[in-house]
Amino acid sequence: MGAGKSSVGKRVAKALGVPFTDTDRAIVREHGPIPGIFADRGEPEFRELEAAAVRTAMATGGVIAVGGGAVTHASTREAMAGASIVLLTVSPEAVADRIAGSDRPLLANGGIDAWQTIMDERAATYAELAHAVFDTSRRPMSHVVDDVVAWLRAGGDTSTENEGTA
Ligand SMILES: Nc1ncnc2c1ncn2[C@@H]1O[C@H](COP(=O)(O)OP(=O)(O)O)[C@@H](O)[C@H]1O
Ligand SMILES: O=C(O)C1=C[C@@H](OP(=O)(O)O)[C@@H](O)[C@H](O)C1
Ligand SMILES: [Mg+2]
Repeated sequence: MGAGKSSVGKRVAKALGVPFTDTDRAIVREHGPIPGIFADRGEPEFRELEAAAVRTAMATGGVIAVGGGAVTHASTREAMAGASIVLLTVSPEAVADRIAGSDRPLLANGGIDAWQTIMDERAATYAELAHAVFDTSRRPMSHVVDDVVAWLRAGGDTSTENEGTA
């Protein structure tokens, strides 16, 4: 949440001339705003919708920005098999402004403290799945985009773990 997946992903896809899917946007288009889905149907149902959105996006190909919680769901992790997975990181100091006023339901009552707790819970899963890691805390978005594009153009190697440099 707030690392830059949606904004960086869109620009990476444009630079490469390939399709782009933001799975959150796809879910909103079909099912309405995310806070409403969490409130009316609960997080487990959101994760099912997200898994389906990731499957559809994988069939389309190109660049896919998932929500930060997507990889907490086993069937979503399975759907991502074969993809070159880029992890974008951000420090709490840098993310505070980015998430201020956010409507992300998991941050509704806890702000930056909730963000930190969630990141700590997910850190091991993120590290395990990532094929490359880029930190976005103190770099202009265009530089992050250039780094990701360069890594993908070099093959986006899924066989070597965490090859990217932050
Ligand atoms: N490298 C960056 N430097 C500064 N702001 C950024 C950077 N990357 C993203 N942002 C900003 O952070 C906010 C959250 O980005 P977003 O793409 O929605 O992240 P995510 O999809 O990972 O939650 C947006 O307002 C975006 O413009
Ligand atoms: O981390 C999460 O559980 C979530 C992250 C959000 O996406 P971003 O990571 O793009 O903010 C969105 O999918 C939803 O609010 C849940
Ligand atoms: Mg996003």
